[in-house]
Amino acid sequence: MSVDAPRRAAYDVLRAVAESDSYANLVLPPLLAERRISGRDAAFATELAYGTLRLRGYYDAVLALCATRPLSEIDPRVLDALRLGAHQLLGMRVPPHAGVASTVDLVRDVAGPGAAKFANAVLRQVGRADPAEWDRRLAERATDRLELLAARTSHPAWIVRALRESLAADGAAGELGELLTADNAAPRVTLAARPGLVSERELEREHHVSPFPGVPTAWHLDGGDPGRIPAVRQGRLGVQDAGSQLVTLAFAGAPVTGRDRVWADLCAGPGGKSALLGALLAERTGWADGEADGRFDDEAETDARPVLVAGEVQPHRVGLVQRSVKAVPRGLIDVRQWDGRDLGRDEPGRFDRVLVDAPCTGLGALRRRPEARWRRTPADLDSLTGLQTALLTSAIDATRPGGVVGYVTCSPHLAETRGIVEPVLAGRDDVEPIDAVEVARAVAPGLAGIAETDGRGPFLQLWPHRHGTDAMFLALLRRR
Ligand SMILES: C[S@@+](CC[C@H](N)C(=O)[O-])C[C@H]1O[C@@H](n2cnc3c(N)ncnc32)[C@H](O)[C@@H]1O
Repeated sequence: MSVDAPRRAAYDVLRAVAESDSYANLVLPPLLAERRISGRDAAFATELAYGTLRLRGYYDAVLALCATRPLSEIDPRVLDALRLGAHQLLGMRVPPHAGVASTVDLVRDVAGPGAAKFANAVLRQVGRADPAEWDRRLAERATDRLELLAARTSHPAWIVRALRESLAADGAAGELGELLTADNAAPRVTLAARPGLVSERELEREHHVSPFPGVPTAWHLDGGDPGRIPAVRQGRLGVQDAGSQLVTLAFAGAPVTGRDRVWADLCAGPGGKSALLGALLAERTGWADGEADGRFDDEAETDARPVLVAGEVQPHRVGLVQRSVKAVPRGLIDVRQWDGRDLGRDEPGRFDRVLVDAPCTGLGALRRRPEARWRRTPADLDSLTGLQTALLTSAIDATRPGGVVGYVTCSPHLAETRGIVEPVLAGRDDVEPIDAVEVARAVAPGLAGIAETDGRGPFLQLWPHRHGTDAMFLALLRRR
């Protein structure tokens, strides 16, 4: 084989993403292991695959200026190889001759000598200018400022428009460029120290782990595979974005009146928030392993014992929830398969707290999933928003007066955030907003950028460029 193993691996990942709708972060690690690619070669293949996927929009704009035919008429196998070549030339420190020659070899391998000649001509053009010069040439030809920003920062234009609107609604219209740039920086892995299950002292003894400033349960992993940490394997520590942790802590910290031990997580899979909530509930109620055995059997009161009912619609994801919560003291979490839209009808007014971590476009986590921005389309919103409204309505119905509902998305798109919550609030008189910004600031007073959220409530919108988290949204509602 004339192509080196790391480049071939990156190419195969791009093809798997294009042809079988695979997720790069699920395809690459097993492929590296199977081909015994490790160390610097594995790091090179990873940067090449993820960087190319993330910056595809920018490279396509540059390639369109260099190719003699429209990109839509280029063999997709050749186009993916050209994107890899462009990333080596413009996004990595690969010497130009190596970037061009290795890509031409790859194209010859997968599409024959004619295509290799074409690739050689295109990539030589790409290599003749540096990124600053390409920026200038893109600007020269642009007819629309937003389209230019989209090309430069490698985002689909509809996503740039949606992010601009959401920033404006959050009083931060001027921060669009910073947000788009933050989406292109691969984040460090963040861990959640599940309260009562892992101590600060144990974490301080771990190499490569340091506190994430401001969010009390969050820690950074400074390198390496989280799976090598025993506490992660045991479920006492979980891989979870700091923003996901913060919205969970804020949901659990919002004041309820009266009883506070019967909780539900309506959309639980794969179980990151359920594990954190379960650990919090155990800590708060003093629940320990085995307490279910007998202690509450004689209680006359229904729901005398604490419980977190964690439900998920997809059977295989129900299994993931069970795995995720395995370290939480036994008997506390009741994992179920359900359609969360039915809970309000089946168990009306039962719960003190109900969390809806709604299925959404995921536009707030683009930095974590290199290919996600190219997968989503505006049409996805049509099927999601009806479901989101139904889930929120069910959660409110399942909550008792004085209890709290948390509505969360890992998307800042207004159609999925305020666009869901505001009409539901306007349409019912048995629910009112709680200031989620205030609750979050009490839970995470040291978080970067949290002080500047002053007066922006009642909804909380986190941002990667400002808070160093995914762009999570949180609304807190009190049932009257
Ligand atoms: C954003 S994810 C939840 C993430 C989870 N809370 C965590 O922290 O790990 C949304 C989940 O909702 C599930 N879902 C979709 N429709 C649902 C429904 N009607 N009822 C319950 N769960 C649903 C999806 O399968 C998906 O697992």
